[in-house]
Amino acid sequence: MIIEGISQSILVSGESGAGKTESTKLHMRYVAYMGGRTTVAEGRTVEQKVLESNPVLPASGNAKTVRNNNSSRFGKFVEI
Ligand SMILES: Nc1ncnc2c1ncn2[C@@H]1O[C@H](COP(=O)(O)OP(=O)(O)OP(=O)(O)O)[C@@H](O)[C@H]1O
Repeated sequence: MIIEGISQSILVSGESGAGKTESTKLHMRYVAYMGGRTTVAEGRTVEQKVLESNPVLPASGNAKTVRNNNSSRFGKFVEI
């Protein structure tokens, strides 16, 4: 990304309970860390703001299933 200067995509796939959500959070943390360390007025970095958005959808869109106690019952598209 840095060398080419163009946007790239990461596709995270797998069966329920494989770890897509946890893996995506690690991806987001890395990308936000590498590109978003500008301190904002209230003292929170862009990195912190991006990561703080993670619980919003699961709060209403997750459910317990036989494969995963905290299964995302929705698809997710994230653009950073
Ligand atoms: N990298 C990890 N480190 C520790 N635990 C993990 C990791 N990845 C997955 N897990 C464990 O597996 C569980 C299921 O992971 P996750 O919710 O990310 O799966 P998923 O692929 O998003 O499932 P679904 O499609 O049902 O939403 C987590 O609650 C956690 O307990």
